[in-house]
Amino acid sequence: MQESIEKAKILIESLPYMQKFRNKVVVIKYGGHAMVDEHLKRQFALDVILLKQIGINPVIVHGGGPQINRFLDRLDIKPSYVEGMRVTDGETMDVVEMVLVGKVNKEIVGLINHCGGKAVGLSGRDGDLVCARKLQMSSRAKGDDIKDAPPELIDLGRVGQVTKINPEVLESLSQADFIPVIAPVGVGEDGQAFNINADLVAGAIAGELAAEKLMLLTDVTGVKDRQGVLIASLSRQDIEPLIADGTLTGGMIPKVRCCEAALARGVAKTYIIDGRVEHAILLEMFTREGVGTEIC
Ligand SMILES: Nc1ncnc2c1ncn2[C@@H]1O[C@H](COP(=O)(O)OP(=O)(O)O)[C@@H](O)[C@H]1O
Ligand SMILES: CC(=O)N[C@@H](CCC(=O)OP(=O)(O)O)C(=O)O
Repeated sequence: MQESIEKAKILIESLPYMQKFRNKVVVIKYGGHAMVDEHLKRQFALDVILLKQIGINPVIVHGGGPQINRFLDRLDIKPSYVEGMRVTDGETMDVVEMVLVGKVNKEIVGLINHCGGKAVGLSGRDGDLVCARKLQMSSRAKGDDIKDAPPELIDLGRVGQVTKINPEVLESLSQADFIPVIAPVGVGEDGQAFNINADLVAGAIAGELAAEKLMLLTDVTGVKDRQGVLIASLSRQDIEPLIADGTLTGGMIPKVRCCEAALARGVAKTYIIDGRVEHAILLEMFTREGVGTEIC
């Protein structure tokens, strides 16, 4: 009996959050590194279904970097990255789209539906949801700041940056009570595919939908300082100095930058959280303590 009473108390603790977030959009980025095992993937699917069931609108954007790398390895292609972005030639682009859209997306959709939800898979090419152009990255962004020399452009191939989000397809799905699951492949003006970092797609969609929350699920406890200690809260002004001094590297750079951009576009709260923790989404949404790093 006592155990049941404790469960009821936990439900009551989450009541104010349920009321606050009802009818709000929450964009959840499910990183490839957080898709650890079948048990955790199922917990993720159940969390998302529960949000939908209580009237919150989850929009899922997934990654799949490690899954792409496993496939490239089979083809003997070595991946290379600049600031967390995969250098993507034509052959790599084919693999990226095949793995993200054909495999990872369908697995997540299948899992949510199997667990009792109603999910629909999309890529950014569907309904021109994510329009993109070639990403222009200057060598200065990489730290090659040699005196007064003009920065050179680094060619990352088919890597895109988001130019526009067309949310109509998401609105239709939401009206029909579907949970959208989006692969981070964008469409260029020429109709060709662009490979876009999933964090950046999630941030852009969260901004366009003026989401209540943007949550990035990854494989670390959150943003850590140089001593490896978790930073519970990070302000926008802290981000560039932490990149410049090397505290934030690799895949963490697009994450913090997309949180920064989403906040600038009116997203209320952004979080980087540990997707390896069971029910990380529910802990973040419905408990006082929360988990991971809040970027505000
Ligand atoms: N300061 C930092 N705090 C935490 N993680 C960091 C930091 N700097 C770099 N990282 C790296 O960022 C990684 C997360 O980015 P990424 O590998 O792209 O994950 P995902 O696949 O979830 O998008 C972590 O595994 C960690 O190695
Ligand atoms: C341009 C670029 O880097 N695109 C990413 C897209 C997938 C992704 O972002 O996956 P994670 O979230 O699991 O890292 C890539 O090719 O790996």
